[in-house]
Amino acid sequence: MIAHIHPTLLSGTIPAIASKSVAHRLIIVAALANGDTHIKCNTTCADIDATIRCLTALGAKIDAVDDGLMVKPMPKSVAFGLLRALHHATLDCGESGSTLRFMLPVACALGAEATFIGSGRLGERPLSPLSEELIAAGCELEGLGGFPLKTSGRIRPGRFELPGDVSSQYITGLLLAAPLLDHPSEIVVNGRIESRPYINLTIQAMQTFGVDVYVDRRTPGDGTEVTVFTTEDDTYRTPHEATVEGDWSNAAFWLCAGALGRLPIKVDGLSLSSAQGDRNVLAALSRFGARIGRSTDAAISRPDKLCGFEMSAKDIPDLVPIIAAVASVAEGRTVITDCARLRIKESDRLATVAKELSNLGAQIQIKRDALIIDGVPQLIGGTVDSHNDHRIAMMAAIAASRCENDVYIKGAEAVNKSYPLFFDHYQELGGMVELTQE
Ligand SMILES: O=C(O)C1=C[C@@H](OP(=O)(O)O)[C@@H](O)[C@H](O)C1
Ligand SMILES: C=C(OP(=O)(O)O)C(=O)O
Repeated sequence: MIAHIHPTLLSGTIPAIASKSVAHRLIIVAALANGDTHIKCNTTCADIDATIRCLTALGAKIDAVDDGLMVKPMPKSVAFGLLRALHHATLDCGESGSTLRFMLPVACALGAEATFIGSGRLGERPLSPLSEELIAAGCELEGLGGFPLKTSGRIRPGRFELPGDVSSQYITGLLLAAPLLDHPSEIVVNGRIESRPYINLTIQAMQTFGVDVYVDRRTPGDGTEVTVFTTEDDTYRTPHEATVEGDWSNAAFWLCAGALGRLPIKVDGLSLSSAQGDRNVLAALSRFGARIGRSTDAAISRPDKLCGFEMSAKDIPDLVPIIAAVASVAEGRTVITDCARLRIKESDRLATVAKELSNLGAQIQIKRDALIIDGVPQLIGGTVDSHNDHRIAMMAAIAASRCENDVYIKGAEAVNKSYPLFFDHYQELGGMVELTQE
């Protein structure tokens, strides 16, 4: 699909969609719990659907209800590791890295005999050293490095060791799986944990279902850091109802558009005290010079003179594309450091952010793991490719609001991965977009 955008400044109010990260976690623990859970979730997307599909393949029953989902957990026989004897499940993760990296340890902890499949770039995205840890703990993984990926056997409880700088999704996956094992387990993470707020979201979801995680961070004094997460062998106990809060990662696109416009943009339905790291989009916009407003459940951004600054992407990788778009028209230089993990997202996002913003007229270069952006007063416009990456398509659509000429986004359907309503909301905020088949 091509999105043809005629540049206009966006303004108005939009409701936040449901947080994809929170939804994955709550739906997974609900499917592993001791009773039914009503999950209030105002929207869905391809990635959340992938997690639902995988859990359904393992025997959970998940039905759409008016305001979200009703999750009936997997039968006890599955949760006690008898799935193997029952049937062989196929788990289609679509393009969702979270789904694969959360469900693989869960399937291994259940002792499921399962085949994982997926699409897009997912098969190329790393699973190592999570996969080695699962094998060392007693699972067989066949077909690593692509799909189909088959798992059999059941992991033993004990000590799992991971580095902190590849993907926090590995740590989340093992945390979600650990209570399913017969004895307490320890997840030892070496080095500073990047994307750390996502682990807090995991711990929060587990706590909502009655399981505590103990965290011990040790800094021996030689500059190293080790964090030990300890979980009991425990039962996820349903709270009967749980709510998926608003998504800061996607709200960030509108809040940045507000800073780039003439009139404010307000996003309703966001928790200002959320554990989502991407809530820091507000801090980033303040540092650019935009004016930020906060109320109990909404955030507002207003335009002002924007100036570049230096920031680290260690804990907020998903904000980089849209922050880079703002930086493209902020006065002076913006440097975004610690972007290495962007290379292993839906596209090589370090390359695609630089390439596609350059196509629109931005001055942007990659230096090692950093993006260096020298702001220009206005972008030019032209044709960009989403590289099948939702955040690149949405970045280009927001950057288009500050282009002189029309913008054509190829592969615009990529937004369905996290935000199928994106172009509807774009129009609601005054954007002029025409969608046509390629
Ligand atoms: O746990 C999660 O929900 C996520 C963790 C992050 O990945 P990494 O930890 O691999 O950076 C983030 O980029 C991804 O979109 C969602
Ligand atoms: C990287 C992302 O998701 P995932 O890793 O779950 O595919 C994302 O949503 O930007």
